[in-house]
Amino acid sequence: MKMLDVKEFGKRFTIHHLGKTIPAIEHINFSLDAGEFIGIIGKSGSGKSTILKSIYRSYLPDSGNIFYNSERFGLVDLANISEREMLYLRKYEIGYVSQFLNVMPRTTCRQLVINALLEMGETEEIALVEAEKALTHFEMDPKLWDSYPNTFSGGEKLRLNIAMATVKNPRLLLLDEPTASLDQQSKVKVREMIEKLKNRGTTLVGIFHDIEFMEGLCDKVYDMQTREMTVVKETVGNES
Ligand SMILES: Nc1ncnc2c1ncn2[C@@H]1O[C@H](COP(=O)(O)OP(=O)(O)OP(=O)(O)O)[C@@H](O)[C@H]1O
Repeated sequence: MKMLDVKEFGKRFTIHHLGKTIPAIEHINFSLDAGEFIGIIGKSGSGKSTILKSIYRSYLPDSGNIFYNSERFGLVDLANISEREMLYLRKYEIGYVSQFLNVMPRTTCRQLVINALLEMGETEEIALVEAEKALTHFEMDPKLWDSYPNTFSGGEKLRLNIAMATVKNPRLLLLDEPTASLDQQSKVKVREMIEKLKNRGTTLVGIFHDIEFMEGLCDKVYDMQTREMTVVKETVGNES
């Protein structure tokens, strides 16, 4: 059975001050099996983030369906699922990583990662150890562990986001430009993390600015321009 099946998905935005509704995207169709990694490519403004945000239900889809094969609820349509069920899925099954950090204020970096684990029902002891492991893995300077992340640089915020999402070992992970503001060394860490998650059987949907970064990682590529999905055997995007 498919893990994720996006069918005739579309999203419009109402621009209130202009009194206009504009279609951001329509007729999006792609699917992936459990454990697969799909990369979404397309030019700026083509709607890549809108798809990810709609899967995570930060945006409410306007048309079509987003079927997800949930461990807890079985097959659900993320376009129509209840708010309570969606909150459960965000807590236990679906992770989302972007460049932007949206977290509880006045909570330290370390505590945010610990909280992500406590939410999943881990004990305090395990949460503390796992949080430190994750922060170390993503090379977060220990001097920052007990600071509030509002003053962190873009790359530090991103690494914290990745640590918070991956410690939960989600079944489906959505990656919205997870390497955008990172240096080469940190990008390699993200790549290692993706490989590790793939080996654990995590299903991934990712947007990457840097298409070379996806080489050998993605199983499929969905092109926003052609609306076609390509099964990638070994390498991606050498033509550019
Ligand atoms: N909340 C919103 N309100 C109004 N318009 C929006 C909103 N979010 C996205 N859009 C519009 O929808 C279109 C798609 O945006 P989206 O961010 O999904 O594109 P993208 O392909 O991810 O772009 P980029 O590669 O530049 O991040 C754009 O025209 C954008 O202006």
